[in-house]
Amino acid sequence: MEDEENFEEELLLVESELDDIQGQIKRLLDRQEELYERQSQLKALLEVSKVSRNKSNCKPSVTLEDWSGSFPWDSQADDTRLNIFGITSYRSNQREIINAVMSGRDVLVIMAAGGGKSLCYQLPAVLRDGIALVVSPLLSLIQDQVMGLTALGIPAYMLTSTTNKEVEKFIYRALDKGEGELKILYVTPEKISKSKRFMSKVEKCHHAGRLSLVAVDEAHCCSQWGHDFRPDYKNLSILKIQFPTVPMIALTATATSKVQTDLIEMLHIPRCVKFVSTVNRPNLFYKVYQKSPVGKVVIDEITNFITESYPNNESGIVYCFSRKECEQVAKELRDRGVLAEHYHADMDIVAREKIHMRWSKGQSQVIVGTVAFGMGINKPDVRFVIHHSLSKSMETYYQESGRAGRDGLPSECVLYYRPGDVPRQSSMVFYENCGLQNLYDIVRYCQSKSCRRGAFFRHFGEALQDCNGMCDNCASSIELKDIDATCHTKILVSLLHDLQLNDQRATLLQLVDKFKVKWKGLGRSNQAVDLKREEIEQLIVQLIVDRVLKEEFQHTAYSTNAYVTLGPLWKPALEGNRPVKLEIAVLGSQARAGGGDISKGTKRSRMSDLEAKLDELRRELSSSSTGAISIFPHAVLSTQQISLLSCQKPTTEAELEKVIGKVKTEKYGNRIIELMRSHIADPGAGNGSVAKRRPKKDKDVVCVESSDDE
Ligand SMILES: Nc1ncnc2c1ncn2[C@@H]1O[C@H](COP(=O)(O)OP(=O)(O)OP(=O)(O)O)[C@@H](O)[C@H]1O
Repeated sequence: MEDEENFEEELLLVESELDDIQGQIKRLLDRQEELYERQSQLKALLEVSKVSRNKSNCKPSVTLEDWSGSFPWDSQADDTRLNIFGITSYRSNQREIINAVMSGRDVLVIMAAGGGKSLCYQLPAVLRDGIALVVSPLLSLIQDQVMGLTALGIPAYMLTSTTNKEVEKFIYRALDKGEGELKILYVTPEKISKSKRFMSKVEKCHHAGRLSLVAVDEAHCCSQWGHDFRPDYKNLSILKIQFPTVPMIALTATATSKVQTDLIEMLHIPRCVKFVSTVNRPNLFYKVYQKSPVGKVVIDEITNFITESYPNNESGIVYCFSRKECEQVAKELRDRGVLAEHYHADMDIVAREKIHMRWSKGQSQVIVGTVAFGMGINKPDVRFVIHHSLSKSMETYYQESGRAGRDGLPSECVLYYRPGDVPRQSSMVFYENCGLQNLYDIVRYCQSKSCRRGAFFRHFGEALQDCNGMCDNCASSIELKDIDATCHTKILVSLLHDLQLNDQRATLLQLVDKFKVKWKGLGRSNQAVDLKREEIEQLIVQLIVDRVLKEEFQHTAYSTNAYVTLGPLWKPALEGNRPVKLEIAVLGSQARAGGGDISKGTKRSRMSDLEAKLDELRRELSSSSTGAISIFPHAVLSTQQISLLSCQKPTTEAELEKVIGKVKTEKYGNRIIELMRSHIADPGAGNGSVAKRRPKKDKDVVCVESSDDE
């Protein structure tokens, strides 16, 4: 009896402390969110302040090393750039990086895909006396680079498992005795960690003062916090220890500040000069489509997207979750007439090479690959990258989608998302370091209705930049509605609480079913808004990401199952003390389900006459408006905006502003109003179809259908 009282007393104490902790966790999470936001703002303010200080010629308070000034090798470097590499001018940061390496400093380069990282070590390698050692993770990457350099007349070689004995002898003689001509030597990290013979030859080369520099390409592979950790990269720490006086340049396209710190430490380059270029890829249009639960519908949508938007065999990649899925998707695309081939790690290397080669030469249009189709893809004119399934992190998505548009021309990155795909990914990544945290970041990106580009800036800790309407959320005029989901959340939490008491659990789909039964049971007494099945799924995933719920995993003989259970913040949610809002796109939810409506693929035959004219106008404006690069037509006017314009027919600036906003009205208002007025004066011109007119105040998307469709 006394024992029981003691237990009860302690239980009360524990529960009250748990309550307290939940409150603290919530406060900390809110604060973390605020700090991230402020971090971005401060970085932007700092940038603006630096620019204005430079403009007013004030002396900086801190003297930074100036790598853009004059250096003794300037004219030789310019000559090599132009006459050997055939490059007329440097891109942003290239000259500064080259100067830092030439000055003997260790350098860390973070430069977006296609930014021109290779020149940053290849040019100093040509200029400096001796042999440059380049570590690169993939054979295919190395082969490409060596072929390219040889074609330029630069003596470059690789020492890998595929190198023949003659060449190997030549390389060893060059390292050992300085015989023959060798300027750049590529190896894989395994060579450094596993071949004592090789390392002793490099040691000799160094002692003779003939090791000119060490470059570590794809340096993010050093960090286990990065998206592509390679254990052999860990052993590269030996390079700086053995060759402390040789400048090291580490290069990667992406590295969060955590990854940067990690790789600086691992490579032993604490005093390196850092060059961080923006992660922004202004030519990429990011969009997320709501993914149908029916597999065939998704394939139909992808097929339509490709055939309508890229009818001239423009190259693309479709990323899939598993090997099986990637074979199936490729087959179904072929069945629908798309020239697609699959690529994954289970295939033998010769077959993979052939497929890669056919795609590179334009003999096939699409590679349907797993993550294995990754580094080393340097085809510059990839016009679209489609993710058939969710990526496992923001970094992976940035890298994979970043294979589009390396030539700087407009390209599209589409991700098909449905909350039901989350458990599939989470059960694969939960055992990885920060695996779930990384996954939930990309889930946030998919569920968000704000700027997609902004999400990348925040993720990589960079100051916000203008998206210029180059993502679906910024380009479209989707109306958003905040639904109060506090009551729905309470029901979900109480269902899980009951299950927990009975030692039971539920998967995401089972939880949705249970919720629907419970909801129905509440009948008319329930005042809250009815949610569709996808919206309930969206809410559950949002609650997981917000830590009200959490995922738990159980291994079976064949797979790992993911269950939804109560998370650290379940109690305030159950008590209704934590208002929950679910953001729903009023127009977008319908539009996106159709897949591709925001894209160029909208069928003109489905358009009213006025819509067709507006479509012509947006294409014209997109190719002439912004000077440096042409922008996507839907960044000028989204499909929804065209529909609304054709319904409401605004003829004054004030009316127009209500449909397309102030910025676009300022930019394109005159032309649109001119078109509206002329159409009203002569509505019968063209094919004679007339859009159904709605009262101006009615912004309902139903009016997008033109009368000739009905
Ligand atoms: N200054 C320049 N002017 C014009 N073209 C350049 C310049 N620098 C590099 N390039 C070209 O840009 C393309 C991309 O360069 P590179 O392969 O070095 O990019 P990267 O930064 O290594 O990209 P990734 O991370 O995707 O491999 C190459 O075709 C290269 O020749």
